[in-house]
Amino acid sequence: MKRMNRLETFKALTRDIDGINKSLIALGFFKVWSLIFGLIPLFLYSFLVNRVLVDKNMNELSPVIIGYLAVFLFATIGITVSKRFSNRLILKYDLRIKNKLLKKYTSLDHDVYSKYSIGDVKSRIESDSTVADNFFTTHILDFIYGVVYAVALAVILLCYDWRIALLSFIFVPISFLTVNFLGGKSKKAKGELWKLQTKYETFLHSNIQNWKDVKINNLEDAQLDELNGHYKKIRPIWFRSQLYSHLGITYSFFTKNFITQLFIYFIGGLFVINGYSQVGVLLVFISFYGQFFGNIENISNSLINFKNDSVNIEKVVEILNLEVGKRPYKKIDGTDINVENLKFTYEGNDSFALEGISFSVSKGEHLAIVGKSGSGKSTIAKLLTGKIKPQGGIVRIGGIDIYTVNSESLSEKVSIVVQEPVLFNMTIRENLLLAKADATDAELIECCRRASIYDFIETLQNKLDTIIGEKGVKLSGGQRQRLSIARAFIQDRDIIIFDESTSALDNENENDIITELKSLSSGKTMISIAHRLSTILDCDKVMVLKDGAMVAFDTHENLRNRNETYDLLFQNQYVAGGYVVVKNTEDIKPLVVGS
Ligand SMILES: Nc1ncnc2c1ncn2[C@@H]1O[C@H](COP(=O)(O)OP(=O)(O)OP(=O)(O)O)[C@@H](O)[C@H]1O
Repeated sequence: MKRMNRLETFKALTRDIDGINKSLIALGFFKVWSLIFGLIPLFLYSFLVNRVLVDKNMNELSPVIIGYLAVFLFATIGITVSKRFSNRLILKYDLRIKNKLLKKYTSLDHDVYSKYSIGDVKSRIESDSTVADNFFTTHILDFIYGVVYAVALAVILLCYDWRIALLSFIFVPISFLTVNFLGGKSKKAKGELWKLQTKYETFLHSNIQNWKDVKINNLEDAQLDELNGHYKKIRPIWFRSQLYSHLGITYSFFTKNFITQLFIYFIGGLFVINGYSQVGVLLVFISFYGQFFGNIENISNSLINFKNDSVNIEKVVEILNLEVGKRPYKKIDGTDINVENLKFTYEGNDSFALEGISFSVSKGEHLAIVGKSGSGKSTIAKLLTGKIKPQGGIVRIGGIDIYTVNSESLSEKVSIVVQEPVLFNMTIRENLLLAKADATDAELIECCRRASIYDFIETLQNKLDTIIGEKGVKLSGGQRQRLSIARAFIQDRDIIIFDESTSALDNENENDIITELKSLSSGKTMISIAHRLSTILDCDKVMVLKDGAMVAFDTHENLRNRNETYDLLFQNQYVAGGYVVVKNTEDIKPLVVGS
């Protein structure tokens, strides 16, 4: 991809953001103000040296002092006001870009999320807006100011003594080359450091999130060893990156304060001795040159930093440029599901997670999907809800190809209840209302009853208004599942997919909910990814998956004792799962301890 320059990047990052240009003009005005009042002291200094000191004209000392005081006053006003404007501008930009990113992220299709590893939207917006803000302040505002200031100083230097100026400009390319060289080395070290730190932070994050499991499994020492391993790898690279950055600082200090000054003293001295210049001119020149060279260094650093930062900046631009709503909204009327020759491979995997899957589920039917762990059951659920897009094949609901319509069209038709439901740190009521904003209390209570969670809610002090903590942490796994099933009942979609959504329930609760599901199923199409095979006996059809392929699709009666994979699943579960092994499925019952 072609690298974008600053202007192109600026346009891309400020597109459709109103009110930025006006603030930029106001800021530009006060920046020029500060620049002018930053230059005047140099002229006053020149006046002081040449007219007052060299010409021994003490009468002109007081105008110089008054001039200095006036400039100080105006410069302070300029700096204060431009600071206020730049803070306002940056804040305004930060809010607008966050808003734009939020709108973009919430309207993107599901498959974009996995493609761009968007993950946690909140932290993604934070880091993207930081990248954009940083570009705006350092690579636009500071850079432009630095360039304008350096050009103004270069012109003044040339006007002052063009011969010394031209000779001293030799340090400009040297500075650019050196900063470029050290910057390149530092960038490489920082790149390595970033990779190692990302791994370390991921490790730390998962450790903190799962600290209970770490403690329960007595893994503290092993985790500490791993932490030390991360440190050992990070340490040398960190030292290397620090070394280059300190070399840069030392180089800058040395050239600015020693080499360039020595050079100008020497060359200037020769000019003065030979009568081409005067001591006063030289002193003023050195003072101007110090500022000029400082700016040149800032510009070289900014060029390098822009190169380093552009990888992240372009990622943000790419996200902002992503086409939203490419697929149109279309009302899906029918409820039949028709799947033809579905193929899907996860990014980075060599083998298919699913291949050659074809099946149909008619309106009102209940399909169970069974198979060993990793056989592809959840992948089918993700494909049917449009969360991922297949590399081959087609899924039609009500005759409409679901990958040609937007996610809104699909979510009106299909709801999914998953093993680990998404619950928010809000009240039970608010979590339920996410499914249907205008649901009445009577509706909420009815659905909670059907999901066997209402008795529990009744025991809580604040009933439906109880806050359930982050990710529903104040609830048990089974309670979280029942709440999410209640949410699906409230949503009342025509197609409901249950992806191991009763796995954390005890048999009694599971049976209650299954009974509810059955009563609910009239006219609805249901797909259950079964956790316990005892729950699928009444399903109209059973799909048996093995290593991503569909090995059978029939009724339970037809599969039992006839399909090897299905039989094996049955046997394994009822022996390992604490059930008595039976000849006839009607006899399946949990093994009661002590019986
Ligand atoms: N996000 C992912 N990235 C890469 N590979 C994945 C991803 N999700 C699943 N897979 C792989 O795809 C295959 C099918 O996974 P899937 O989750 O559909 O299986 P499953 O039958 O639902 O398993 P389980 O019963 O354990 O939940 C597995 O081999 C799995 O490793």
